[in-house]
Formats: sequence, C-alpha cells, structure tokens
Amino acid sequence: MNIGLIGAGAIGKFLLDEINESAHESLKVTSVLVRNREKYASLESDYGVELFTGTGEFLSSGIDIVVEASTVEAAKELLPGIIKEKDVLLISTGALADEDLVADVTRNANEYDHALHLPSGAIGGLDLLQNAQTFGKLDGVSLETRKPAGSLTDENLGREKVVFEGNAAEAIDKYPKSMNISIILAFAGVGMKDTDVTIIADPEIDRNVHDVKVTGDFGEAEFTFRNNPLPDNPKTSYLAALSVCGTLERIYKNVKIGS
Ligand SMILES: NC(=O)C1=CN([C@@H]2O[C@H](COP(=O)(O)OP(=O)(O)OC[C@H]3O[C@@H](n4cnc5c(N)ncnc54)[C@H](O)[C@@H]3O)[C@@H](O)[C@H]2O)C=CC1
Ligand SMILES: O=C([O-])CC(=O)C(=O)O
Repeated sequence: MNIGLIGAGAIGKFLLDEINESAHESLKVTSVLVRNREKYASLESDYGVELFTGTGEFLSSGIDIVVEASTVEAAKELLPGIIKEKDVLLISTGALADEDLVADVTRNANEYDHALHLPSGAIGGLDLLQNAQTFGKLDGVSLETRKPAGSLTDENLGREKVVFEGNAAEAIDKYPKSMNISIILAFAGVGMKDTDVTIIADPEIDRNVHDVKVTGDFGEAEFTFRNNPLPDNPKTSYLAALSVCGTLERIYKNVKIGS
C-alpha cells in the first residue's frame, strides 16, 4: 500500500521511521505533502519519498491512501476534497467538531466510495463505547485530561490547575493541538455536547494522562492512559503515533480483532 502523508512533524516522522525504515513489507510512505519544500528536502534522500507542495500532484502520485498528520486547520481545509479522490486516515480528529464539514465529508465519502479511517489516537476503548451505544444505551461519558503544565499554559504554575471544564466541542475549540481525543471519544459515544471534559495543567508530571469514564446499561468502565510523549512534540502521545501505524497495518486484514 503506497501511503501519501500530509505533515512531516512528530507523528509524520514517526511513521516514516517506523514504516519506511523497518520491515513493513506491505506499507510504504511514497509521497509527502508539505508547505515548505526546502525545509523538508532531506526527507527525499533519507526515506526515498517524493515531496509535493500541490495537493493535485500529491493525489495523482500513485498513492493508495492519504494519512493526515498535520493540524486541525489543515485537515478541515483538505479533507472534503481529498476524500473524493482517496481513502483517508485522519489523526487531527478535532476537525470533525465542525458538523457541516462532517456532513460534507460523509456525503463525499459515500458518493465517491472512499473510506475515512479514524484511529483511536492517544486513548483506547472506543470499541466498547460503540458497542454499548449502537444497540444499548450510554448514560454518560467523561474525559479528564492531565498534561504537563507547559503543554497547556504559559503560566508558571506552582501546583496543578484546572484550566478547562466544559464539553468536547468547547475543549477542541480552546485546545486544537491537545484535545483531538475529546472529539473521537464523542464520535464513538454520546456526541460532542454530552461528552464532559476537564483539563488539568500539572507542573509535576511528564506524561499525558487521560482518564475516561463510561456508564450505560452495559455497566461501567474506566480507562486510564498514562502516555509517554513523543520526543519531537511532547504535546503528542507516543500512543497516538502507534494508533496511526496500527490502523494502517489492520485496514486490509481479513481477520478483524475487537472491531
Ligand atoms: N487524535 C489524537 O489522539 C491525537 C491527534 N494529534 C494531532 O495530530 C496532528 C499531528 O500531530 P504532531 O505530528 O504531533 O504535530 P506536529 O506539530 O509535530 O506536526 C504537524 C506538521 O504538519 C505540518 N503542516 C501544518 N499544516 C500543513 C499543511 N497544510 N500541509 C502540510 N503540512 C502541514 C507542520 O508544518 C508540521 O510539520 C495534530 O493535529 C495533532 O493535534 C496529536 C495527538 C493525539
Ligand atoms: O496526544 C495526546 O495525549 C492527546 C492530544 O494531544 C490530542 O488529543 O490532541
């Protein structure tokens, strides 16, 4: 599967290292869409990829799937058009907080018969939420995110501080680089307005900790993810990058586990 990558930051670079430098025979990043060709020129020789600055040429470069690993803003701009041409894996899931965009993307995906893959990112347990919601009923879903203070605020905090309380839609609006998980959680569960979110800036930790609580007619579940950060971008959890690779690896397998 030839992969076209949008964004060569922390997750994009992880993908290049993991997929092009190791033995994933069926996967290869062949094209990378960047904004500044000079800045990323070394990727061509380092990873054997071709760089593009134009979306049209990027999409016609023989790729089978597009992996988005850029920003919520870029995802919102590019996704409605790209889904007409290719299957897409989107990690900036915060883009889907825009309901008009979701309607557009869904219509285009159906009309052009392309899939939109949404990895679980820096959390897990989305299979449970979907199962519990599809034929049963969820009563409540909450997310408490605790990140190193410097990831969330410029304030010099001496102790932990609750910097946000609200719903998932408000959380991604205020923290577009840090709360994509609130939107994928909302999508799998009770929606953006009913997913409760608390964000804590903690000067004492060096991991991204996400605590998800779910109640419904199935019973109760609680998941705590204590995620190591990616060295290239401490805001982003290592697990988020793994979820992109894992989703790609599983897409075309005939045996599906926990799906
Ligand atoms: N769903 C989830 O659980 C998680 C999602 N994320 C999101 O994943 C995305 C990638 O994360 P990182 O790699 O850590 O970010 P990063 O900031 O390290 O890298 C993003 C890269 O995208 C590039 N970029 C921005 N706009 C672009 C455009 N229009 N075209 C091409 N390239 C563009 C930037 O120059 C940068 O190199 C971010 O949106 C982040 O918020 C991050 C962590 C968890
Ligand atoms: O990586 C994480 O821990 C969560 C994150 O940044 C996001 O959801 O945007």
